[in-house]
Amino acid sequence: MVEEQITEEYTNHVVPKSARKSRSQVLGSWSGITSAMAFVYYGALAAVLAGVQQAIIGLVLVVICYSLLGSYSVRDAVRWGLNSTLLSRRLFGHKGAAIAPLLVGLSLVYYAVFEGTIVAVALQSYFNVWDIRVWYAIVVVGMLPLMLGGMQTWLSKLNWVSLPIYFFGVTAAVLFAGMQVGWVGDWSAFSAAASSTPAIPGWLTVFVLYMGIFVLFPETQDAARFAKERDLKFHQNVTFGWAFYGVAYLFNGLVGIAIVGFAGSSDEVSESGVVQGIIDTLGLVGLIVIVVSQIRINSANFYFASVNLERFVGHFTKRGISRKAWVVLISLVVFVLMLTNVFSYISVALAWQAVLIVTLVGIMATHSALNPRQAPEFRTHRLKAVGPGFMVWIVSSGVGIVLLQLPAQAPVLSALAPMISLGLAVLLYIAVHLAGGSAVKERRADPVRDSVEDLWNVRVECDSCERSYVAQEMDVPEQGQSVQCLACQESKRDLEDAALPR
Ligand SMILES: O=c1cc[nH]c(=O)[nH]1
Repeated sequence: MVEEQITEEYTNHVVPKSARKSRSQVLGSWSGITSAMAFVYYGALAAVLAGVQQAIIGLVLVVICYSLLGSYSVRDAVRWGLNSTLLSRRLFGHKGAAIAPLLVGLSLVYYAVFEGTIVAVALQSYFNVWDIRVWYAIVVVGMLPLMLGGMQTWLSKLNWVSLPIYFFGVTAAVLFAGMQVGWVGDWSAFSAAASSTPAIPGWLTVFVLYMGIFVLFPETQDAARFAKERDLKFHQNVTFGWAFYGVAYLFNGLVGIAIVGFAGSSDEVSESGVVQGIIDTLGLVGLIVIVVSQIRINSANFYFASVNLERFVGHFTKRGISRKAWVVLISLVVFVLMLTNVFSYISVALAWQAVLIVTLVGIMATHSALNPRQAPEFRTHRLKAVGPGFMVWIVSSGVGIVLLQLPAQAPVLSALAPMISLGLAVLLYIAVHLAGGSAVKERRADPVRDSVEDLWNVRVECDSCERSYVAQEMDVPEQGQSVQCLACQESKRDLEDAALPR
């Protein structure tokens, strides 16, 4: 069982305390996220939208806000060994919670396409041969073997080895650009924003832009469930806290602004412009920096997309495919999506992601704040299929999506759509909670928990799949005598079914 979970990553189970990882392993695995080229690009984009000064103010506020939310996300995941889907069950119900892995999975497939496209653009621009579609295929096939590893086996090693290449590489790109072009730079790409009068203040535009990356909070939980409780403070401050966001958002954002400013050539910032800037200044070294950075971020994107999509499908069918098979399937989808020119709809994709995911995170954070000491219920038979949180998510995201479609009629409301959705989700969830709404069914006898003293160290065999898991996740279905693990509770796999050859 342990061996199977080394590749399956406890996707549909509680992570036992014996499987928790050291500080450096969790930090190493997660640190790959810092090298998303998307963050370098957002920095430049923020300055284009709001001017350099407002962009920096916005970035600092984003780092503060994300560090606080990151700290809450870590706490619940570490304490209970639960991923984002299992943590959201007490709000959305055991079927309604399927929206969490669906949104996270799709969002990360989008980012995998974005980051993969960046590598293809870099390779084409350096070698100056072949159609971009050939480079897309090379990138997808070439990266595939590196995308198969999980948090327990591979990500940490890969990221610790590649960290200096990413960090010193992008720093060198800025220094060389400054030396080549002159330290004064050419900031014309950002001047239009400074002289325009937008619907909302610049720093707020930047803040809303970064709400498109709220997916990092459920991702945080998917990674933090492997951490040890005694390392909680470290992970809240460093791995998933201010140190992480300081590098991921502020450092990368400033790098993006500086590369465009020192490049001094274009008056329009494009997604590939930042890549071009790095290749122009560092040549082959620049290409290596981009390829290594993108392997780091995409191994994270593929990992989190695969565990989430596997979990999503697990809500509806008894027999899913393995996590590694998901990685191969995602690679195919990524290749097809690359052909659609992902850069052409980036602002729409980000705005939709923002509205759909901030509401999810807002509801989860509100519940946690209202019930800081409550042990989360995640066992299938103790939850309604759909909980009130799901309805709150539908209404608050629906309002945001409608507002996004009305930029001409209601420019201010439309520009603030993710923020309005978030506020609505929080208020509606508080109202539902005060009215007594809950996804948890009425309490009934709890034979496993009542008979086992140490829920984390005692393993109980599942009568359906005949594997043993920590007592914490085991339960007896309403009218049954048999004990089931979490995965079998969800798939309703019964004893007869378990007897089928596997
Ligand atoms: O998880 C993330 C977030 C932003 N960009 C990525 O590539 N991945």
